[in-house]
Amino acid sequence: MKKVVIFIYGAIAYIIFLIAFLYAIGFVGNIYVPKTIDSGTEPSIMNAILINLVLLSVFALQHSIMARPAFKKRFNAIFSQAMERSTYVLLSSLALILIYWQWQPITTIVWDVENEIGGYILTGIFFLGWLIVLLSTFMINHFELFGLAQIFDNLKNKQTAHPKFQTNYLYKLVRHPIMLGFLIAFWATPVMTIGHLLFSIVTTLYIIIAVKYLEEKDLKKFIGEDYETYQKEVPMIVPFTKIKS
Ligand SMILES: C[S@@+](CC[C@H](N)C(=O)[O-])C[C@H]1O[C@@H](n2cnc3c(N)ncnc32)[C@H](O)[C@@H]1O
Repeated sequence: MKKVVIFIYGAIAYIIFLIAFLYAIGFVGNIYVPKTIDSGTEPSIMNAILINLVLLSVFALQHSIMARPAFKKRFNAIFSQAMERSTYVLLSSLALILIYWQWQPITTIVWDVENEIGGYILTGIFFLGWLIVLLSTFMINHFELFGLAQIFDNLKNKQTAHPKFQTNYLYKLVRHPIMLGFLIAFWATPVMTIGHLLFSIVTTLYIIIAVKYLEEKDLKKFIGEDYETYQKEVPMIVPFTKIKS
């Protein structure tokens, strides 16, 4: 019975993640969804910056703290290990929904590509970014990354294996294609407002810090020498650059 409850919990967490992920495309791209990065009533610029920084910090803290091995160990000592990834996915999605809900627009325009073809190209690059994110999750292990493998294996009394260390496909081009996809999607826009720019700058800084000082530190500890060789051979986020770390 407990395993079925955990399964339902994980399935609900995944559905909420899917909704939050799809909403993110509309939110950042100012398309399809009711509340976007540039819509809503505009408060004073200082209030908007302050509230938006708090919202992004909530996401960054949740995301970074819950991804650390020490946190996972504590979680698993109290709850079923099968719930750990789903809980991470659920709380990340809720933090995203909080951003969509409370984000304060600052609509002063930084750039506006009026050329129609230029606009289409940037929109195309924007969607390409999201596609890179989605495809890269499958290159690691989409179902493990979002907790589905764990809740399925738990039903079958099986321990979920760690995803294989991936160095092929997009992971041959850069060490962090998922983050590369996000960066492309956040920056490629025909119309950049101050609010969107704030979002892009803060998320870019967060991604670089989190990847370099948190995720790679854990990966080096977990994978060892093979990861260090990988760092020497493959650029971190920008393809074809010589800067490896
Ligand atoms: C949200 S994913 C982001 C992965 C990577 N930073 C990226 O941008 O593609 C985070 C998980 O991916 C795992 N991971 C990172 N690089 C990996 C690789 N080359 N092969 C397998 N798993 C990896 C990390 O251990 C972590 O559990």
